[in-house]
Amino acid sequence: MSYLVDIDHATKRFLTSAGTAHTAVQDITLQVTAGEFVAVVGPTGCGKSTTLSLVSGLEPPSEGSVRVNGQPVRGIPSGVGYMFQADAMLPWRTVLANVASGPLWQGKPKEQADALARDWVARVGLAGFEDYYMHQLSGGMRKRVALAQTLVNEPSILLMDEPFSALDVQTRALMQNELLDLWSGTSAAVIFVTHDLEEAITLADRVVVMTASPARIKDTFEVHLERPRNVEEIRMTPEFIAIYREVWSSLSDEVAIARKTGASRVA
Ligand SMILES: Nc1ncnc2c1ncn2[C@@H]1O[C@H](COP(=O)(O)OP(=O)(O)OP(=O)(O)O)[C@@H](O)[C@H]1O
Repeated sequence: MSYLVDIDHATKRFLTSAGTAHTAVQDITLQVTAGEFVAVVGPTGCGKSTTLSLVSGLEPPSEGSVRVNGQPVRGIPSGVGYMFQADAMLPWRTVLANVASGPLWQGKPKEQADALARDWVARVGLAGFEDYYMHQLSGGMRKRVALAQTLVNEPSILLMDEPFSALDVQTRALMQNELLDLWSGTSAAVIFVTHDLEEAITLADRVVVMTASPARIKDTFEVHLERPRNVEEIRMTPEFIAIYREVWSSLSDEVAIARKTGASRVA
């Protein structure tokens, strides 16, 4: 089996301001294949984002290894796309120019980059808004631009760190449906970090539960809900509720530990 992402017994320690070592991620082994959607949940501050940073090359592991596309990660690997909670668009550029910036940076001629961007702007439902600036868009529309900006580069691995957490409930559901729809037309592997267990189960093929800090993998649950999924409808099915109960029974212990040790945000 060839893995697009292969995290093998990876540990990450950071140096604290007091000069001591803080273990953020401990002995994590996680493999993801093409076309697989993996959600990672865990209590706040446990080390979920750090795990993504190991894959994106932003942080090297202190121990163990991380491979992307079979190659050890050194620097930022090609074929990896990111989407974070905060948008990465430039406010002085139009929607089209923001989406075209990736292909341009990859060396595509301007005409081709613009054509690709126009296509993706339409695919995310923003045809007609190509010349708008970010301040002229709603939060949901900005997320659509962010999706187009990421997917226009045709990443084989998509790293998503709470990308929809700032959105209201309805817009979030819209964007989740949009993501599933766009992703289903690709063979990209997705690692999606979220605090929202409902979101994790709705989207993923596999939900990975992390322990309270330092993050270790506690449990992994397969989600055998049929695709295509409608995120609002699927949540009311008995199958969804059953798996939610199962995952929550694992996650809730870790949330309790994290709360005891001072974290106030809930998973
Ligand atoms: N560059 C860094 N230098 C020092 N410590 C760091 C660094 N990055 C993360 N940490 C620490 O590692 C731990 C895990 O942080 P991380 O952001 O991975 O958690 P998280 O689970 O993503 O948090 P949240 O759920 O709140 O988004 C935290 O204690 C954090 O302070």
